[in-house]
Amino acid sequence: MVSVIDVQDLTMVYKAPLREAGLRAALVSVVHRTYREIHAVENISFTVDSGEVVGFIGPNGAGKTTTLKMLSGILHPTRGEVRALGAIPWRREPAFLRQIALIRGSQPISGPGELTVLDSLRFQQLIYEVSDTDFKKSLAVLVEMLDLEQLLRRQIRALSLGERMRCGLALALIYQPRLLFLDEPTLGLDVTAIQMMRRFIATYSRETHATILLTSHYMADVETLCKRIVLIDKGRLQYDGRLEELAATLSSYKLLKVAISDELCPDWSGYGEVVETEDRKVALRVQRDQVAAVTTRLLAECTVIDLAIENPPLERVMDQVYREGIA
Ligand SMILES: Nc1ncnc2c1ncn2[C@@H]1O[C@H](COP(=O)(O)OP(=O)(O)OP(=O)(O)O)[C@@H](O)[C@H]1O
Repeated sequence: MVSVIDVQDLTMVYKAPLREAGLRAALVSVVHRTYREIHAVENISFTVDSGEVVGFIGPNGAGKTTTLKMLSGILHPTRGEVRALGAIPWRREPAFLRQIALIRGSQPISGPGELTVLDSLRFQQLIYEVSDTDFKKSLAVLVEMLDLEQLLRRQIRALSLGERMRCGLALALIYQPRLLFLDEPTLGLDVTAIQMMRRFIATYSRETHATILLTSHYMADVETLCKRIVLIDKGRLQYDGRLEELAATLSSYKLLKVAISDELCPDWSGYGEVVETEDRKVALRVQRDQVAAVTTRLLAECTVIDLAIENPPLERVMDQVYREGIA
């Protein structure tokens, strides 16, 4: 399969101006500037195939947005090579720009806030040279999927964050890009809007086969939408593969959820660390290598009517990865 994104040894070093606080320091910095190098992205390499939805994750400051900016042509890297849809992104060739979209949850819409949503969509139609027929077709689908009917005639500056996000998506997708960079698309949204956004991304990817690189701090976004993750930390690639494999490898314990019919409950702490108990049910934290032995004992010693073995919640596993790294 042909890669839609091919990244080789990508590196970005920012030069950030440094200065002490205060007026005197501000004046000195006019004539004598000092800089600090920030190695935001260091030698990362990966490829993404057509139609894949990849979760690009990592803790705050890991280098995710910087990478997305390089892949979408906003930033020129310090070193390294990128081919996206066969093009070098930072050359910003119109044919490339017409096929990609970078959508940021923190700034869903740019451009004049006085325009109505429909005016802005028309503006996009002109810039991206979308035919009237394609525009009408895309608009109908987006209005339906993003529930935009009531928003089309509203001014952009008067929209709430959730409404801006839905309209931002419509503006970016009206020209049907084949490659999407979604940078925290559910940031700041309420639970209903988050569900809508997840459903929308899943449907959009299924129906258009667009390739999607998605960053999010909500593990549920990544778990729902992405089979594969690329994990970076301190600018370096830490893991590239299936999310559940990473979670299974890294979590040192499993959760055993047991229900028994016995009137009298045993001393659960003899089987594992008790997470919660309720009536004749218990959730136990058990070391992975002990799971088989503990399960055998439970079945032999209690009248078990239900037993489930689960991985610990993903948020908890990723919190450990972000704090301690991958050993
Ligand atoms: N324009 C800039 N100038 C200097 N340093 C920058 C600039 N933009 C980002 N950085 C630094 O580069 C590093 C990576 O930042 P980046 O925004 O790519 O991280 P991120 O993974 O997207 O983080 P977050 O999850 O917090 O959004 C950080 O240390 C950040 O402070």
